[in-house]
Amino acid sequence: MSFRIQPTPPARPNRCQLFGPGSRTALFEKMAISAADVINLDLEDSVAPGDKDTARANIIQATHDVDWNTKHLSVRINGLDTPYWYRDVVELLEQASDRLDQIMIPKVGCAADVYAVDALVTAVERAKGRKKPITFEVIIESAAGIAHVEEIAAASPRLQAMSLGAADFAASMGMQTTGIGGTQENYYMLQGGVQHWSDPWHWAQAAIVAACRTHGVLPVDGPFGDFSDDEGFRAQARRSATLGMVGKWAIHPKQIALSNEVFTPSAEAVAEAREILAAMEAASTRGEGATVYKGRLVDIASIKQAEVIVRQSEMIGG
Ligand SMILES: CC(C)(COP(=O)(O)OP(=O)(O)OC[C@H]1O[C@@H](n2cnc3c(N)ncnc32)[C@H](O)[C@@H]1OP(=O)(O)O)[C@@H](O)C(=O)NCCC(=O)NCCSC(=O)C[C@H](O)C(=O)O
Ligand SMILES: [Mg+2]
Repeated sequence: MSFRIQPTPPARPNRCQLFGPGSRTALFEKMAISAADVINLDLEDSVAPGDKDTARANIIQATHDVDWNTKHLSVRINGLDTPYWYRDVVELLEQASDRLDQIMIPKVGCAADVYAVDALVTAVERAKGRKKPITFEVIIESAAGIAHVEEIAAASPRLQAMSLGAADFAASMGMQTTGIGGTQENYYMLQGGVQHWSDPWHWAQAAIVAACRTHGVLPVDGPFGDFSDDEGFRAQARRSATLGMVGKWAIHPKQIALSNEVFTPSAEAVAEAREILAAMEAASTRGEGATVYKGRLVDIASIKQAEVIVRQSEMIGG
């Protein structure tokens, strides 16, 4: 461990981020009463070029009219390689209500991309006298994004979360797949004629988790495209949770409960974590730094592991 203390990420639930196109206003109320922790109203890839202006106006109106209750409300702006993004930022910051919490920046490739949006947001906030600073989340979904993931995680104090966008990531990397997340048929090892599937997203997820944990940012798994495949979603989400991610996107309401289920520590896991903490407390009073719990070693590192689970549970009211 470095002498620098690892920063803690924002203490808010981020188990499920529900997406909906800014052009489909009929979905907004449904999104607001859903069980997702974060709402992502989209101006980017789910909105056709001809609908960008209308979608932006719809979203601004919805920040005033819709009761978003306790949701963390985020709007995905268009990428910095488009002619739309600056108007997304300026119009949102000038006209949206204070209910807007966050801006999601897609296809971030380097820290300067975040810096550019930060500069524009800061200028409009000052000009308009906005009281509540807007926070950021970014999507890592390109070769450049993953190559510069650590500098991106450190790019702005506004940054709260970072997601892997599997679809654009696969395209940018030249991966031979049209699948969005999950098992990829051709990514297997062969042993004795038997195929063993591996996880092509794993290395990028691990890089994102490490960058996020270094800089106090929430690491999030992005979309799983096949919303008819509940077990596939669960398996992908469980791998992400095991790696240290705190939540996952839902691109259909079906996926909300699945995501909440996986990223909410189970009662058994929380009970076991509390037992480990109690066992270590008892060990410490005996002057021991290590002890045996259910036949296995637990030591001072186990306290930190157990605390992760207890903290997650307490944050969501468990
Ligand atoms: C995927 C969809 C287009 C499907 O919409 P639809 O055909 O209307 O679905 P259903 O008929 O099955 O809907 C059943 C009911 O659920 C409501 N519904 C549908 N979608 C949503 C939603 N997102 N939020 C809330 N409620 C929703 C329907 O209205 C039905 O309600 P009812 O009639 O009352 O029963 C659609 O789900 C959709 O547009 N999803 C979001 C797409 C999106 O935002 N995509 C962008 C994120 S993914 C991405 O960008 C890739 C990433 O960047 C990367 O690179 O990896
Ligand atoms: Mg994308």
